[in-house]
Amino acid sequence: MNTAAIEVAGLRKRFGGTTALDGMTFTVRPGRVTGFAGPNGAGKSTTMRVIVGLDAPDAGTALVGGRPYQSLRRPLTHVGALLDAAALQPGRSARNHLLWLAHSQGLTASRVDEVVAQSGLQGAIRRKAGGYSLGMRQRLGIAAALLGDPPVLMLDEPFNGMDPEGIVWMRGFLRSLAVEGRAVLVSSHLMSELQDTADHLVVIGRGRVIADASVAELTADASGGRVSVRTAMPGRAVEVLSAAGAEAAATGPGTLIITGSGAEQVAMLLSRNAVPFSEVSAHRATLEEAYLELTRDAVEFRAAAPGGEAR
Ligand SMILES: Nc1ncnc2c1ncn2[C@@H]1O[C@H](COP(=O)(O)OP(=O)(O)OP(=O)(O)O)[C@@H](O)[C@H]1O
Repeated sequence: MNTAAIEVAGLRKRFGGTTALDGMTFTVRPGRVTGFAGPNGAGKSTTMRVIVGLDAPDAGTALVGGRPYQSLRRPLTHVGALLDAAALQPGRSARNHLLWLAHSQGLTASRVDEVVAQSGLQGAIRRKAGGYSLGMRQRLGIAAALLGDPPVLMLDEPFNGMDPEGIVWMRGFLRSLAVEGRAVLVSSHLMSELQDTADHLVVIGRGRVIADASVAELTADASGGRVSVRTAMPGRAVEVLSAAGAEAAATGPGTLIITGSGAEQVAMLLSRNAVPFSEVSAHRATLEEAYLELTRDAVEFRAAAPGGEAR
């Protein structure tokens, strides 16, 4: 169960003068959702395209279930990929699109009905795919990726264009695929989408891996021993804590983040000085904070801050 479902090693790829992949190396394991994150242009789509043989790397290897994609017979039964939800024949009904794909791989029409039900498209399946919203196209892409009941799924920005209800559905759906034992690689540049979905995160920047760790490890590292405080007297709390040598910074109305002192010490100082508080707890960084810290130096395009220079 612990073998690598996708294994990418030393991938390099240039497009003219642009280095898209610069030694990309990571593995994706079964039974978990692996988030694949990085700033615009980091190389997420190119890596995924190389894995399924749509782009040829200049160097390095990409294996699915231990074999190069090109050597797989009936590849849809090995790996399902959603790479570009817009790539559809607009005049064809969604059902015919899936039937055509199924027949090309020796799969039955009843399998089409199963994946249509799984992806929640029953009501719209006879409509022309050209009239689908982006969210519906994502569902259709998921249905297509699932056709061959593959042990490996690779989805490029599947949350893109989905409404809040669709995002909640997608999160639960990706989790259920991992619980079934499948390896799920899902790219996104919105950490909020991955926060409650991914078990593991591969963060990339400028064509290479910056971090490859569990979501729990990444957020614990970014938490950095800080303490969150909620108080009706933030000014007084800052005074008391600063006098004791801790650093206190306001993060919102009535909320502070403290560095340089543990939670127990902070609670004791506030109590002793009669500063009321409703919460003192170890700060738990969001995945977004962890991600921003990791990718600070790897952002290719960053808007200039108002009145300042791009960092
Ligand atoms: N066919 C191509 N021709 C030229 N340059 C390309 C091509 N495909 C990708 N690139 C370049 O390679 C780099 C990596 O692009 P890629 O699409 O893989 O990044 P990404 O992480 O998926 O970005 P995004 O989050 O914006 O989708 C970028 O600089 C991009 O402009």
